[in-house]
Amino acid sequence: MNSNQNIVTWEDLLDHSDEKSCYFIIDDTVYDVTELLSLQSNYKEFLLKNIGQINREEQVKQFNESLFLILKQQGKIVGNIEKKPQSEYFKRKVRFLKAEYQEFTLEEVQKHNKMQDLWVVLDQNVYDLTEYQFIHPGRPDSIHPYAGKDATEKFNSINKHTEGARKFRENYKIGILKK
Ligand code: HEM
Repeated sequence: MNSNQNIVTWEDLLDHSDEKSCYFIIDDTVYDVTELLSLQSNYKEFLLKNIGQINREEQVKQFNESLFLILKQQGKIVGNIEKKPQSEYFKRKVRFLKAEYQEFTLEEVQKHNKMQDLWVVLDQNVYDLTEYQFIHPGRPDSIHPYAGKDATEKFNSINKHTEGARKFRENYKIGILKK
């Protein structure tokens, strides 16, 4: 192993999860694949699709043996990924970055109707506001009555929900409402 013992945290990884700067994990080794992304566009989709997670050697080999060899032999190693599990915040951010959303039925959303587990529907999308409720500038109790419900009408009726607030809410999107 020529790893330099540098520990990369999941939080660090968030700053290196797009084409401008991209880290990719194989087993516990973190590679900087930014250059590879720009040089080898045929690997781009695979690399970006698998950011923010631990990829196993076998998976990468299976996708493309030469990509695996390039990384193993010439890859720029940044360090090792920390051993801690990913935070909910991290998982949400990565889903957002990958625009990877699950579909949920309204019945499923309705189960998440507690302060400790609080989802809402806004404009046909599903948001996990469990953490956000406590930093919501409009106070947590404005959100509580809508836990597990479609809050679109109320949300849209509030003038203070500006374009900025609408953009910001995307950080909490976890899925799309199943029709
Ligand atoms: C991620 C989603 C959300 C974001 C980013 C967001 C953001 C904001 C912001 C920026 C304000 C303005 C605070 C101020 O300037 O005083 C606000 C106020 C408010 N929000 Fe939200 N909000 C979200 C979800 C919700 C939901 C789901 C509800 C309830 C259905 C809600 C109800 C309110 C209320 C009642 C106010 C107070 C309005 C007032 O002070 O007159 N918000 N929210």
